[in-house]
Amino acid sequence: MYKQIDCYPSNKLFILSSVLFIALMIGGFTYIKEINEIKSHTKSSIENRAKQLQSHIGLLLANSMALKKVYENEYKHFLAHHSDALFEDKDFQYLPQYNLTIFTPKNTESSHGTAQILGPKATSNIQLQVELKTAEALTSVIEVILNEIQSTVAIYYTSKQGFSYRAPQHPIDQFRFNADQYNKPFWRQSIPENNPLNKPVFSLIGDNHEHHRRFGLSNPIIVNGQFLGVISIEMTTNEIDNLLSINQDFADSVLLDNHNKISYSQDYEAIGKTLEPTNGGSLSTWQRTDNGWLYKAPIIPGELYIAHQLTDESIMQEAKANSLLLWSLLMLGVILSLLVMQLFCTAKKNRNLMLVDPLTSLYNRRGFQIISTPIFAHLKRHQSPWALLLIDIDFFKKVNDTHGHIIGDEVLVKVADFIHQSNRGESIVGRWGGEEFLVLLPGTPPQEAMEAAERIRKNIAENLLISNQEHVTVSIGIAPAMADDNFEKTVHNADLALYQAKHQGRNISILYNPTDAKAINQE
Ligand SMILES: Nc1nc2c(ncn2[C@@H]2O[C@H](COP(=O)(O)OP(=O)(O)OP(=O)(O)O)[C@@H](O)[C@H]2O)c(=O)[nH]1
Repeated sequence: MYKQIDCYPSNKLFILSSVLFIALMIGGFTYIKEINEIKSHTKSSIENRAKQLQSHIGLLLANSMALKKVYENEYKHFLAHHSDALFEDKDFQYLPQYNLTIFTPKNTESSHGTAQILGPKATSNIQLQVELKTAEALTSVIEVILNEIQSTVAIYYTSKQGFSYRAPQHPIDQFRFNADQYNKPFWRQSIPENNPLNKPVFSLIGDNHEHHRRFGLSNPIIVNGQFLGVISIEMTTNEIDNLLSINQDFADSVLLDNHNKISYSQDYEAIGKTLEPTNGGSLSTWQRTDNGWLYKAPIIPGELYIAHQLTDESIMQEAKANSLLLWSLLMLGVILSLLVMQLFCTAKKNRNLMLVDPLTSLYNRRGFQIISTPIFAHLKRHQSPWALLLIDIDFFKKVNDTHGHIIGDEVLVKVADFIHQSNRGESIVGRWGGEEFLVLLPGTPPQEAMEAAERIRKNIAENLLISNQEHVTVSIGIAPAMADDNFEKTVHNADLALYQAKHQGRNISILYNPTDAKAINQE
């Protein structure tokens, strides 16, 4: 039988694509699992930090409310009980270079605060004096708060009347009050036009320079329906920054107001921007945004939230990094499978090369014998007859001599093809020598073997031409055999018949006949 060297390409492709598919599926699942885990870790971290912020900010809020209450009560008291100016001229010092009046009450023991008033001294402004008196009266409460909350830098009252009272005292080179304060977020967000419910406001105080960053809680003061000013607690951002950081791989969390506006972020550019989920969004679930996911947890419900945004890019990077080991192992698995398959294929090819003639792709002598061994066992069991055809190209030397070895090789390949095409499926075809081919016809009686030989011979004689003009012919020796007959002996018989065929003029099939063979042997 004609034998193609083959490594089962479809099988190999199937195995390879299956391994790749499984690797991709596992990799894909791990990747999705990693993304969910990142979201779940981030969520519990946010919930956790929301609680810590709740207690941190809750304390601030309680103190701010207490200050506001004290202020409002004291203000009412001083407003009702003053008869004249509450301070004397000597309590005020006008600094013309800054156009500021400094107020540091000398008589009050507890005072650690200082007021800065826009413009020249203001002893004649009773409203301002009442507010100054009230602010000054806050100093002892302020001291308690400053001691209680370590991160507090200062507490101050900013009046609509154009002054600020601040405790503890800050030298004028550290803090200089000016009209710009009324443009700062803490003021703009606190005034009734922008804050009709008079809620405490969380905002950024100070400027954008890193070492001046301050986080503030401001509370508007309203007495008898009249807005007087704002009391602010100003603190360092360290504590809040720590609570807003997850880890360096992800952006930090931010504080949002109830309109999803960023009221505090370590990224100052982001303050005032809106973080809106694309589909409305609710609390305690991850919401889709334009470029990632947003999780929001309440610190003060209805007022202040902690929110965290995971960009698709950061999740992908982290998930990739986390599933890298698994991916590497999977890829290693794929590469190993490829190598094993390659080795298997190479071994198979090598084995084939040992059994197959590289020129004609027919079995060589060794291959023919190995492949036919089980067939002979089968023939023996079934007591079937069989036959050998020994086919030899006529005058092949002349072909080589006339046309060269390359054409000679092509003729060999074509003869092999013709023999293969003319045979039934169960027959075995091999290249027995230089220009000799052997065909095993299992279960074939002599007459049928003769017919098979003639089919081959005629097919070649009629159809195989060199350069479209010179016919190639073959001579065939046919050796019939019984089930138990010896292979080598039968090959020998076929050889004798072939010799006879050559003797009789070539392009002929001769069935082995012991008598004729004897005669030839005696010649
Ligand atoms: N091109 C080519 N020639 C081969 C190959 N193997 C053997 N031969 C040639 O086959 C020729 C066989 O020649 P001979 O044994 O004299 O037989 P012949 O010329 O075919 O004459 P008859 O068999 O008597 O008809 C030799 O010239 C070998 O060199 C091969 O693989 N390729």
